[in-house]
Amino acid sequence: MTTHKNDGSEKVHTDFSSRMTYGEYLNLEELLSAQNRLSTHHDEMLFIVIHQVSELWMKLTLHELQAAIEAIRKNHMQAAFKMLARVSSIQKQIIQAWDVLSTLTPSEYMEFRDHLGQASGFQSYQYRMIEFALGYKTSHVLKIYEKDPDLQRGLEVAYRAPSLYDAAIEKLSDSGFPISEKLLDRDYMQLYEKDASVEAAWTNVYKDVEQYWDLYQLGEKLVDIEDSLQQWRFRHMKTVERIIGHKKGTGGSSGVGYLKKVLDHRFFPELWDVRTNI
Ligand code: HEM
Ligand SMILES: N[C@@H](CC(=O)c1ccccc1NC=O)C(=O)O
Repeated sequence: MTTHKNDGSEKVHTDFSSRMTYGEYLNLEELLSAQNRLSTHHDEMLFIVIHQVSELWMKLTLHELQAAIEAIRKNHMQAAFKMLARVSSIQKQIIQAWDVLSTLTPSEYMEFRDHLGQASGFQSYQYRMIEFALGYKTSHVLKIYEKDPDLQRGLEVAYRAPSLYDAAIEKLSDSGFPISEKLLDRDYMQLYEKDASVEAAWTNVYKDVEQYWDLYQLGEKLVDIEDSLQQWRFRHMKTVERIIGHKKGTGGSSGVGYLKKVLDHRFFPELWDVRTNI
């Protein structure tokens, strides 16, 4: 079997023989030998597997989100809806995963927590890429990867690129809604702040669904995704609380207090505010 990289990030296998096995195709030797425990503690395996599974689902989420952004920009709305629906299904899976992790008790976790040093989910590159793809652009995130120029470069590209919400706003404008100029010309690196012209446009869409069926569906897909992301954040916060209480995080934050605060952030604020206007 030969392997090459298609765009510098993803390996593509080309195999013209029919002898390729299941394990070779899925690269299982590598995948299943990547659970390196730092302790001999039985439950560390659960901790590693749950993170690896989450990262794999994040990989697919990003793949779908990036393609959905492109599809919206090309006005391929049905294709975009299909991809966004898949993102929602993935989110349901990773929300459920908290139930599995909740079987880890505080004393079990404390038996291997010290081995983790300063490592923390705070450093999850793919999680930040997803936040960026959804438009949550926070510059402090780039500093996390100062010691890893490759990751920092990847994040910077996503930081400068239009997000899913930027694509949706562009679509509102292309459909004839007056969107404020400063928003259309905006620097995508700026943290998105809610805007009255966007709220007015979504309000009209939600008041006249028959006329704006595509935009209405798009709005609801975005609400599905934000709703699930908030559920994920909430379950993370509560799982952390039941496992480590109010101890400080290994990543240097206050722990549960920090995770509660992150819950205040909204990705698509107007789509929530619109509910009050209808
Ligand atoms: C025993 C299990 C877990 C504990 C105790 C825990 C604890 C924490 C804490 C305290 C933080 C805040 C940053 C810090 O100071 O470290 C954090 C952040 C984070 N964790 Fe976890 N976590 C757990 C499991 C997970 C899992 C399974 C994932 C899935 C990938 C995850 C992903 C994240 C992410 C993405 C952040 C950054 C959140 C943000 O900045 O908004 N964590 N975690
Ligand atoms: N921040 C966690 C440590 C932690 O959860 C973690 C450590 C290494 C790899 C992934 C982790 N998961 C999520 O934050 C803690 O404070 O216990």
